[in-house]
Formats: sequence, structure tokens, C-alpha cells
Amino acid sequence: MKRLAILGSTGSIGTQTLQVIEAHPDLFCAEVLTANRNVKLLAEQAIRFKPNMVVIAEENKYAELKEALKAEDIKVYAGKEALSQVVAAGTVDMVVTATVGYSGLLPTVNAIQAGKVIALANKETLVVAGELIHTLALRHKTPILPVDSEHSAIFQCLAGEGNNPVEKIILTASGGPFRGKDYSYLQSVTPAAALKHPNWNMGAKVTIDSASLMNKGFEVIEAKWLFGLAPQQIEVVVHPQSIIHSMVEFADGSIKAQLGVPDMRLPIQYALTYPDRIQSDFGRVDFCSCRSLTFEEPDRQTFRNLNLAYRAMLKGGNMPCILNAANEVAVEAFLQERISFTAMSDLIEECMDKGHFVAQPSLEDYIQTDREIRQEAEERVKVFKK
Ligand SMILES: NC(=O)C1=CN([C@@H]2O[C@H](COP(=O)(O)OP(=O)(O)OC[C@H]3O[C@@H](n4cnc5c(N)ncnc54)[C@H](OP(=O)(O)O)[C@@H]3O)[C@@H](O)[C@H]2O)C=CC1
Ligand SMILES: CC(=O)[C@@H](O)[C@H](O)COP(=O)(O)O
Ligand SMILES: [Mn+2]
Repeated sequence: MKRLAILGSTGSIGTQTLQVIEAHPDLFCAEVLTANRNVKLLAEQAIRFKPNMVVIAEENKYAELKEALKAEDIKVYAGKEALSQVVAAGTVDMVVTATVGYSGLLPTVNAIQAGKVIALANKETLVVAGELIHTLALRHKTPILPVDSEHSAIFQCLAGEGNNPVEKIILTASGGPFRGKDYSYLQSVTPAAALKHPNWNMGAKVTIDSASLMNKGFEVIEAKWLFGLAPQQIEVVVHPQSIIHSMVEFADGSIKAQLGVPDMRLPIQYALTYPDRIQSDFGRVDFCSCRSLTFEEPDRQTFRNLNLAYRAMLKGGNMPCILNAANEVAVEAFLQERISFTAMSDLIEECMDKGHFVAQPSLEDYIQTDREIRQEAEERVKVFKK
């Protein structure tokens, strides 16, 4: 029985992880469940899945959660510190990092230091501090198993290949809801339109990142650290059907791809059962009804975030951390209709140009960079006109 800590159990990845657990109660149980502020759903999950511990990150929600679980034998904690502490509990075998944004960093660092296997959905952790996480995972011999669909695909393609040389990986991108649109169209798109992803039903932040192609930029950086690749070995191709989740091209020119219906429970389950595969009731690809699988170049001129992410990756140091912090503020401001869709890239670029660069950042440097860039970006939001 694998005992899981699910950080962000009330979100899209979190709830789907619980569905996988529910389908295989003989294999998995929830040891820790956490949320940011959604007390109602967290309490419902806790009553149903009977974890030993729950954490609500927003401390002012503690009393409400405690009251909701008063009849249960469950330890209730609150606050960001608690989030970082519960992952190290001796009863936890695997930590599923499914919180959104920078919030995933410190709990993941703690989980790695405690030697817990990581099922990593929170890609921002590797964007912000890829080098640090990579070094810590090596030092503590902690496996990091990808949950992100593209990285799970690559991981599956690499299984059994040992040290066979990889020429490149090909990350597929759906292109999002605005694929094919030009810059002037993008200037006036609404949050509601940007939240309509063509293939995936995900949390708001990653959905906006998909629409702006920042998600793909983040995934390029995530792939670099997960698979130890050089930037020129990572290619992005738009594949609007999201059936091929990514590919690996080997030195002999052979290409392996992983295919499946767009359903995150598949990569989640693979991370939970790795290296085994188990039965699932998820949908199956029907090649006769899916008439064509198509591919095209990403439009890097219109969707500038992809190039900004490559630029941050090539610069290294704390630049990807600057990219992430500026993006988090930009996405939030766009969702609140304080800035336009296209202003997000302008804001991020300005923060990258102006942010204090640190070539070899420590954890403290990342924390400080995140704090400073958020302040900087918030100030800049005020001067952007919608
Ligand atoms: N959804 C998907 O299909 C995919 C997601 N990912 C990645 O997985 C991660 C999670 O995404 P997704 O599930 O869509 O996100 P959601 O917004 O749906 O869920 C986020 C979860 O994290 C919690 N949370 C939010 N902010 C904080 C915080 N500051 N501190 C602690 N907990 C917090 C939320 O709690 P509450 O409910 O209380 O707000 C919720 O449980 C992201 O990094 C995303 O990029 C990767 C591939 C696919
Ligand atoms: C499901 C998943 O892994 C998302 O990160 C997905 O990749 C988003 O789709 P696009 O970014 O390709 O639009
Ligand atoms: Mn993805």
C-alpha cells in the first residue's frame, strides 16, 4: 500500500489523483490532503478518504476546517509551514505536488530532503529552481516522477532505453484556444475566452499559461531538468489534437511517441504505479474516428512567451525564477481584467530586463527573487492600460 501526500488535493490534478486512488484502494491511500482555502471540498475529501493529516494553507481557515472535521480522527493543521512539514512524516511514501505556482517549491524541497518519492505536477518548482531541485534529488537519491502529460510521455518513451543516446525530444503543444490568431486579435481577448482550452479541463492558471504558450515554455525548462537535456535538444511542435503527448528521437533517427486520450488520470496513475502499469477505465484512442493527427510550427512572434522562456533558460541562474514570478502576477492581473492578454508578455519581459540577476542562486536567493519580482510586477501592472 502506497501512502500518498497530495499537496493541492482540491484542484484539478488533486481531485484526479483521488479518482485514481479510489479506483485502486488496494494499492493506494491518502495519508495527507491539503488545500489553499477550499475548506468545504477539503473536509469532504477528508471524510471520504480518511487521511491522517490535512492542511489548509490559509491560516484564517483553520477554525472552519477543524469544526468541519470535529467528528473525525484526523490531525488538522494550517499555514504554509505546515504544508512543508507534513510531507516529511514517516507515514508518507510519495508526495504528489499538485499545488499551483511558486507555492510548490518549499514543500518539494522538504519532501526531497526527507527522501520521499515525488510525483511532480507542479512544474513551476522546476522552472523556479530547477538546478537546486536537481542537485537535491541527486544528493538524497530521491526519484522525481513526472505527472505533466508531456514529460510523462517522454519518461515512458525512455523506459528501457538505458543510456541509449537521445538526439532530441519533441514536446507537443495543443496551441491553446487562440491557435492561428494574430496579435491584434489577442489584444482584446477576454479571460473567459482564454479559459476555454480546446482539449484539457485544468485549473485557471495553467489554462491561461496554455493559451499564452507560457505553459510550453515552462515545459521546455521542466524537460531540461527532468531529463538532463541541452536547450537545443528540446523542440516544440504544435499538435492540436493532443493525442501524441510527446516524442523522443534517438541517435539512430528512430522516434518513439506516447499516445493516449487527453486524460490526466493516465500520467498520474503511471507516476503512482511506476515502473508497473495497471488496468484503467480511461478512454481509448480510436484511430478510425480520429481522422488526422496534424503538426505545425508554433507562432513565436505572436505568442512571445515561448521565446521569453527559452531566453530565461539560456541565461540560467535566477532568470527562470524571475520569469515565473512575473508570469504569476501577469496571469492573475489578466484574470482580474487589469491588463490585456498581450500585456502579459510585455510585463514579463520588462521584469526580465530589470530584475536583479544572480548567476548561482541559493534557496534564499530564489525566495528573495520571487518576493522582489512580485513587487516589481505589481507596480508595473498599475501603469499598464487595459
Ligand atoms: N490540471 C492539469 O491538467 C495539469 C496541471 N499541471 C500542473 O499541476 C499544478 C496544479 O494544477 P491544477 O491542478 O490545474 O491547479 P488548480 O488550480 O486546479 O489546483 C491547485 C491546488 O493547489 C491549491 N493551492 C493553490 N494555491 C496554493 C497556495 N498558495 N498554497 C497552497 N496550496 C495552493 C489549491 O487549493 P484551493 O482549492 O483551496 O484553492 C488546489 O488544491 C500546476 O503547477 C499545473 O501547471 C500539469 C499538467 C496538467
Ligand atoms: C495536460 C497538460 O499536461 C497540460 O500542461 C497541457 O500540456 C496543456 O496543453 P497545452 O499547453 O499543450 O495547450
Ligand atoms: Mn503539460
